[in-house]
Amino acid sequence: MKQPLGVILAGGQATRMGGGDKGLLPLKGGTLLSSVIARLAPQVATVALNANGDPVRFAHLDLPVLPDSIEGFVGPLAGVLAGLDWAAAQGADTIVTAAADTPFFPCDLVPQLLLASEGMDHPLALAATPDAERGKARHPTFGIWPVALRDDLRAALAGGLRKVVLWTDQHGGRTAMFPDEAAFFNVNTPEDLARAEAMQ
Ligand SMILES: Nc1nc2c(ncn2[C@@H]2O[C@H](COP(=O)(O)OP(=O)(O)OP(=O)(O)O)[C@@H](O)[C@H]2O)c(=O)[nH]1
Repeated sequence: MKQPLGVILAGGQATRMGGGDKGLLPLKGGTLLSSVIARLAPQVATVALNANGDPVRFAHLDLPVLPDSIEGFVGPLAGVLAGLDWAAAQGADTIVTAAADTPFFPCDLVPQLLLASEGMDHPLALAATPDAERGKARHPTFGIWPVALRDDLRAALAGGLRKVVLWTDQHGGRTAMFPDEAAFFNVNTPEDLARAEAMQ
């Protein structure tokens, strides 16, 4: 199988941060996005950014910027669909997504997702970490997604589906377990950003 393409999910409204682009916030001498790019790029064939609005604000990153093809803010599945449409145009089979607000995700994200989805006709898996109450907590913005299911996803979104795990469960999606919950620490508020600055 060909190496997955990488898609960074940077859509959304960042209401808890007071609006704007969380990815462009400063972190450890760079930005949240530069941390995410540095982690994802070595694991995939090439990287694109899913974000809405004027792409000029990301010009310095020199990445393709993919807007949602669905009107309104309908959640991360819209970004996954934008990524799959882009990957189809590149002749790719799969994408791996990572969220722009999660700067410390595992450096073995892609190999573990590939392992978890081994043998599937259409590789589909989400990252997960151990959870005391539920056994595991899935991280719906970190996954491997097959281009072959993009029209199914488009139809599901048009029909009102918004919940990522509902769609992945419907398609036999698997999970890749990662031991460290802290790796998926995501920045939603100014307090989270201060905490991320102090981490690692
Ligand atoms: N493409 C796309 N991505 C989204 C959308 N809403 C959220 N996301 C992405 O989904 C992930 C989780 O986002 P959230 O933290 O739940 O939402 P947010 O808009 O970033 O922030 P809040 O408004 O504070 O909830 C992030 O990677 C976002 O970029 C959307 O409408 N479109």
